[in-house]
Amino acid sequence: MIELLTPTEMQRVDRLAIADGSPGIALMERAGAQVAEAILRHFAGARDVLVLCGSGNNGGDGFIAARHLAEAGMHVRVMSAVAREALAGDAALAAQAWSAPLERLSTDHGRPDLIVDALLGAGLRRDVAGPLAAVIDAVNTSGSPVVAVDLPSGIDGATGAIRGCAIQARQTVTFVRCKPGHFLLPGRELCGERLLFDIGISDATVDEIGAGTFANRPTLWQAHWPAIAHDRHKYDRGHVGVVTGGATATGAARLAIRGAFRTGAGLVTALAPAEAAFVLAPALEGPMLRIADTADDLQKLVAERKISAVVIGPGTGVGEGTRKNVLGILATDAAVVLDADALTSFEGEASLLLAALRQRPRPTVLTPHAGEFHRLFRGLLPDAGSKLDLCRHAARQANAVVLFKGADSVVAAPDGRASIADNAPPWLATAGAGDVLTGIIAGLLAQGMPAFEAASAAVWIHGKAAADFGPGLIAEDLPDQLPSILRSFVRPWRDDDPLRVD
Ligand SMILES: NC(=O)C1=CN([C@@H]2O[C@H](COP(=O)(O)OP(=O)(O)OC[C@H]3O[C@@H](n4cnc5c(N)ncnc54)[C@H](O)[C@@H]3O)[C@@H](O)[C@H]2O)[C@@H](O)CC1
Ligand SMILES: [K+]
Repeated sequence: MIELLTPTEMQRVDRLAIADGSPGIALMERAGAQVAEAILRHFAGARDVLVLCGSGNNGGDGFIAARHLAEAGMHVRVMSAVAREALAGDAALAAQAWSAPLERLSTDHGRPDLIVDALLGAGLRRDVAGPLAAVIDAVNTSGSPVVAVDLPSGIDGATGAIRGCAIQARQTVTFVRCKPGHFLLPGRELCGERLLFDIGISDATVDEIGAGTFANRPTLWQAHWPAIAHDRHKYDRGHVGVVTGGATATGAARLAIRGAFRTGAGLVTALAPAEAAFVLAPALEGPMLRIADTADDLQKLVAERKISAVVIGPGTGVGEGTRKNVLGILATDAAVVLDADALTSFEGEASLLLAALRQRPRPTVLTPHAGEFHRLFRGLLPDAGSKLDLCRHAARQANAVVLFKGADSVVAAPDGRASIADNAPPWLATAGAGDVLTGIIAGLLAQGMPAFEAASAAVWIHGKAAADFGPGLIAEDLPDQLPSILRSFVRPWRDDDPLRVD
């Protein structure tokens, strides 16, 4: 259940399910019943419940939930945005089964134990304004916990954006598949806890849509996890090269080196300017050190040392030198991760970088945070668009996998696939964390994992490492969290494994 469906895709799924013989009202009955069940489980102590119903099918779910909650003994009031006669289709059928009076939607809510928000769901088409906005404000200031049906009203299911104003929910109950708006910020924050329920629509029906957006979960990429065969030596486990900064700027590269080494790359080499050698040498134990002062030096080392993945950018400085080194490395056969200064060095000259990327057949991952993303792609992408849309555009333009970092990191591939992560804790936003991330990506690329899967896996692992460590985390802690996480992805030993000793 890792596909994320936009409201438009979800509508197509609903239509397919209805055409396959599941009447819309039956789907709505199940959806409403699931909302009620979630409330009875999580808010069992609630006595007074106010259900706010909009004019569409989201409101229809609300009428059905109201009926179930009343049958379970709760005291339920229902406010409707429109009179019964103005309801149509499945929502009208759902309202018929609610025999108690309908109150007119207002801001006069009192202080119920629980408010059910069934005002707007996947059918949100414009910014919320006027009386409906006043109702949403009143809900948010009421102090009552809110359970949102499908989406918090006012959140755009495709983008996670607040359209005018939006409900802050304690819990959001959604159906079939989550939407990008449940994962992208600020939508994710306004959902509160997210609960996903089946309403009888099969996976085969969802498959027919051919969704291209996925929740970043191990099930998205674990089939591509690098296998560790027991007869392999370190040279088979990939060789990562990390380009370092000068004598006073090697810390970022050292974090990337440790990330790559802990991720399982067999060899890691610091590719450093001569001036940094005496600083770096004592700081490296397993990783090796090679001197590279120019783009030519880098290219030669990549070829001679059979380096399979290169990280460039962390601490390398912004300017002509880094630009030349990046273009030199992009001309090699190594997989490449471009981060930080490697991206900023092309500000205003993105066409140079894009030209090199477009003719490059090897895997490349760009890892900008928001500032780097906008600086690099300024003028090259549509002015408006969600983080997901912009990242997809950028990946197509750059012919590279783009990882748009943040608390809702998006990874997009040139073929249109995208993943959205939701597992990064707030304390992951700490200096150097991004450098470790580049190392993890390179470590996976070096071991042969495809770029989209490697970048998505690295984002998830990075978030999990931070969550496992907890508050107080500094970037230096991240690599040491990796072994316990990676253990779960190593393929199990087989009984006929010749190296098995037990
Ligand atoms: N068969 C189905 O299609 C199913 C739909 N389900 C529910 O149906 C919902 C989608 O239903 P709809 O497509 O009817 O859409 P909604 O009920 O989300 O909203 C549509 C209504 O809201 C109005 N509207 C849109 N934007 C507005 C704004 N900014 N301010 C004021 N009014 C606005 C529209 O004019 C329309 O009347 C889902 O979110 C889900 O809750 C579920 O019952 C499961 C089955
Ligand atoms: K809603």
